[in-house]
Amino acid sequence: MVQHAQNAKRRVNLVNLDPAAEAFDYQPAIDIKELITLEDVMDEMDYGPNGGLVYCFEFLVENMDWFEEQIGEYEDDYLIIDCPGQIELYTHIPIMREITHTLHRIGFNIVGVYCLESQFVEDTSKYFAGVMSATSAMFNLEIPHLNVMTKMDLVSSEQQKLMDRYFDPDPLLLSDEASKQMGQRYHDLNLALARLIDDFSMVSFLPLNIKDEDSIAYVLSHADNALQWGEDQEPKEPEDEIPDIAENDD
Ligand SMILES: Nc1nc2c(ncn2[C@@H]2O[C@H](COP(=O)(O)OP(=O)(O)OP(=O)(O)O)[C@@H](O)[C@H]2O)c(=O)[nH]1
Repeated sequence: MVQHAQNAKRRVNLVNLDPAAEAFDYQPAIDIKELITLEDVMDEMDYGPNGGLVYCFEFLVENMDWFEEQIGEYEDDYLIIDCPGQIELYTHIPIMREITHTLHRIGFNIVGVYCLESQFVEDTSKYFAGVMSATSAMFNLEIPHLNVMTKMDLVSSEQQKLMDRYFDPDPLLLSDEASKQMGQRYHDLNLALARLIDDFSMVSFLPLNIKDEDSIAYVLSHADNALQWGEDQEPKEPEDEIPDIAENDD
């Protein structure tokens, strides 16, 4: 993607926001690991990987001046910000909202790109699960949003035909299929999910095959459109303090 954008004469930089990332194909311009690493947090605080990751992001939010200073150098560029895969960060706690709000405040337009691995989507029920978590992240972040089905180079041409129905989904067909896989008792639930997918037509996926230039260009052009759309939107203040469960007896 970086190569493709550079060929189109765009200045693109990578930002790593994953404190557990180990190896990079490209050197990131900004790396959260210079501020904090998951390994250090797990060692020093005796946290597990999920608690440790939340701690790293709380630490980042407390040190937003570090992030702002780093990112300020790239204010005229495109940034691809790689974030950790743990869904909790986007759905359960308002930390990512805080970060997107900061980016808006200092003048960046943002598009959230939710990546679902094609290998994960073996059947319609898993596709539904992916759609639900993508929708949850989309509602929580309230920024322009794209869903991308990644690793399409690993999908056989036979599977590809089956997957085409996820790129332009027909809700009735999908709910019938899911009910066949899961049993009729889930029919009404599957139908409700399929209608939700249909009502929010933005919950569809763009296929990405990194070995195919056209596919890369297609995803980047959608991202560009979403960024321009985002220009007209007023940024929303982040809401909700992180709830203090210990103090809530209910
Ligand atoms: N064939 C193929 N392999 C890929 C592609 N993208 C990533 N990989 C490989 O998949 C493995 C896991 O990488 P990712 O899926 O990017 O996962 P990650 O970003 O390390 O992990 P999370 O941050 O938890 O999502 C690595 O070995 C990558 O080289 C792709 O488009 N096609």
